[in-house]
Amino acid sequence: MALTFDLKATDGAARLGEVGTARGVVRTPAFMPVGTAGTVKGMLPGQVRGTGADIVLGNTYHLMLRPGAERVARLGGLHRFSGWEGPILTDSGGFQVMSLAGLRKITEEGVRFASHVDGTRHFLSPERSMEIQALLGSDIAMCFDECPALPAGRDRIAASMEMSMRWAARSREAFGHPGDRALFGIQQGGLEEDLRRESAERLREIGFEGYAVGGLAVGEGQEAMFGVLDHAPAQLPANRPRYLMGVGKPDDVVGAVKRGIDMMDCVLPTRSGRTGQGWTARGMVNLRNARHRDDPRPLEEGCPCPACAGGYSRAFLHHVVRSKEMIGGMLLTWHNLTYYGRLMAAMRGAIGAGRFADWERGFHARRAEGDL
Ligand SMILES: CNc1nc2cc3c(=O)[nH]c(N)nc3c(CCN)c2[nH]1
Ligand SMILES: [Zn+2]
Repeated sequence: MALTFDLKATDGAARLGEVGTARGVVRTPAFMPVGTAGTVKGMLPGQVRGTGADIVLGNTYHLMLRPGAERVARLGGLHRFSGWEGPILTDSGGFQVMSLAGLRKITEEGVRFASHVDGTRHFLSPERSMEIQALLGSDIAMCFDECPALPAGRDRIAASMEMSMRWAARSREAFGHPGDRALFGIQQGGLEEDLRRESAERLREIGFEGYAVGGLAVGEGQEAMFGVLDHAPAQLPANRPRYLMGVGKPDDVVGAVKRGIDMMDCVLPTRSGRTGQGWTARGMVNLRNARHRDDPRPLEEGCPCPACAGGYSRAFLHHVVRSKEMIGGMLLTWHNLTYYGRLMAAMRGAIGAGRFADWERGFHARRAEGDL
């Protein structure tokens, strides 16, 4: 079945919806835990599901390097390989090549690069990226694009956006229209409203099952990002999912939903969990901080996760984080994904009840600044 999007309610620019994929439904607004190389680090698939996640993200770049896309296909595809049977979205590799690979050479045809794993030479193009994503068998694939680092001059942003649009057309051509998998286009254009409008119109002409706002969360800062989100989502088709790539901290996520974004992904909850950071309704708690070493309280009152509801204290979390025990990163990852899952569920409830503005005021009121 082709990907469906059921827009159930709106509250201001915020939207409540459901994305239907061949592998199940994604309740939006949705946060996608990042399972870069076929695993959400430190979590079993059932545990990820238990945090409320309907969909996870995988990466073309990492999986093509190790264990290899053809190998994953021979072993039954990424769902079976990773044990996650729900919807999977794969990114196309363009962004990761720019942020991870060495010795890059970019031409109109594609990108040649050296693997950050073992230095071997590889090549990615719209065609090869679509082939890899098909071999992985993801439910939602992303166009092969270039995400320019900010700050960048307008000419550079324009040239990069135009190449990404040519690559979007080639991605669509190579991907085709398989019934059970979808392809999302990625809007570029930096912070420039007119370039973003041009990009959106080009993507609409080509035609995709969903549309991502790309080129953000690359150092521009929250104010500039929100400035783009004040106009970019509305430039994209209203009857299709809108995915903001690489976002973000809890207050970024809330601000993006407020501005009409339906899907997001970010490594923050998982990566910061491994470094001892716990995200809560009152803000971020750094469990490495010595002031927690005698604190008998749970990390977050009322949180149902094993770190909070399993009888553990902040003192214990501080201890296992400081002593680099595996359980430290596991528990904080589990907590952070639980927090993000509850945040998304709370926003879906608020939008459905037409009280998002009131809920947002409460969200900000509960948050103290800095480490708690
Ligand atoms: C962390 N910030 C961030 N910005 C992104 C932009 C793109 C972007 O413009 N294009 C693609 N393909 N991916 C992006 C990603 C990776 C998302 N998992 C981004 N991540
Ligand atoms: Zn918790």
